[in-house]
Amino acid sequence: MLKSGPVWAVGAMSGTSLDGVDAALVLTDGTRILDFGRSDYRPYTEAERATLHAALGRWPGEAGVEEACEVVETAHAELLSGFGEAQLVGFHGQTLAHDPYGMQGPRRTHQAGDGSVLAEVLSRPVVWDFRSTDVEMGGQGAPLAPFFHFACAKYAKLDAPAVFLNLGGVGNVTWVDPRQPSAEVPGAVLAFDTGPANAPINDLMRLRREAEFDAGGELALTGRVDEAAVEAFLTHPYFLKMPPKSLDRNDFHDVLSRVAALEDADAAATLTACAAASVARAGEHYPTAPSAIYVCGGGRLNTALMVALQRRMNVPVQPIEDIGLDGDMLEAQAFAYLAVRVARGMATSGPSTTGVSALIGGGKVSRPG
Ligand SMILES: Nc1ncnc2c1ncn2[C@@H]1O[C@H](COP(=O)(O)OP(=O)(O)OP(=O)(O)O)[C@@H](O)[C@H]1O
Ligand SMILES: CC(=O)N[C@H]1[C@@H]2OC[C@@H](O2)[C@@H](O)[C@@H]1O[C@H](C)C(=O)O
Repeated sequence: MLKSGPVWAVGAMSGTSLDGVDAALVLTDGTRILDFGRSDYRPYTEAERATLHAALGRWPGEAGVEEACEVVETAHAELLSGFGEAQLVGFHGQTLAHDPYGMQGPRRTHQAGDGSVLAEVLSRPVVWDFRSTDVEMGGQGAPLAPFFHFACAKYAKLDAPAVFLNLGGVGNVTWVDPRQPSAEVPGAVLAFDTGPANAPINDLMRLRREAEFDAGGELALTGRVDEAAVEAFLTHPYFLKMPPKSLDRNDFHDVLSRVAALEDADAAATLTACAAASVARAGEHYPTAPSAIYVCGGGRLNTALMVALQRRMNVPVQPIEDIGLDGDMLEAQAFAYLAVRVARGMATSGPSTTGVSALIGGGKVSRPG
């Protein structure tokens, strides 16, 4: 059993960009964040990344998925073995396929990697498979960071509604009202995925420039936005859906084709504008205007994207470091925080985060034998 009161937990996240695994320590009792600890990163090798890429969109039992799980388990075991001070591990795994609408068959989601294997290797309890129960109960299974974002808003002593924006492969927002007593009360949080963020920009850079991403947004900054292409992108039915709503990386696979005829810099500028426009559209759903938008995830390092966001929004758009948080580690920290909630039987999602009909706690706990 986990001792009562605050405990140090380590969370690990392998994001949609498939670049590597982040891990970070959080001291929490499952409600409040008392402190943040150190963090670390373990990149995937080229070969590992190729194995993960090959398994994207596939389900357990299908070709390549077992190999992908092994890659995820090995990388996490290596990284997390350096966090001996953690009493509990929150292991998100790598989302290979996510189909909460049941477009390809049964409604389901799958994060590669078996937490019971890690519990043995690390000799400590591991919380994992955070999303399946939520999907089984009718929710989107994502986003799950919102309850953590609420705790972050309290930790940062925010006193007015604000938005946490994560710009990873996919974008997601959490609108929070830190004046509420708890994340679980109606009106405290509203969260959903905004649309593709870095994923199409990365795909373009790989295709045309043999680069992983548009560093600093330098290419996009020299290009001209094709506004007609952005308007066409915004006609995607996802933008008409009311939240809660979540995305699979492949849901917008046609975005790249919209810039096929444009030269490289204009294509990058246009995809960057698409990402910013989808975040701006998210504003339609906020219960009240936020005082600021705090940005985490790799996209905050893309100047073209940050400028495009600020141009489309009339509230300050700031990197989350401005309120003392770590924009590279927020997702890993979220799963440390959620692990403690799962271990203590607390809710990890609810109607305003994943759309599940009542507050529920997902996640499995595996203990070393
Ligand atoms: N210096 C930079 N300049 C521009 N873009 C960057 C920079 N550094 C990172 N990025 C972008 O951020 C991405 C990684 O972001 P992040 O690590 O937040 O994503 P993720 O966690 O894998 O995705 P998700 O949050 O969707 O799961 C990179 O793939 C790249 O597109
Ligand atoms: C299904 C899945 O893995 N979704 C991820 C992904 O990455 C960003 C966005 O898409 C968000 O929905 C989620 O991750 C964050 C950490 C979340 O659950 O809050």
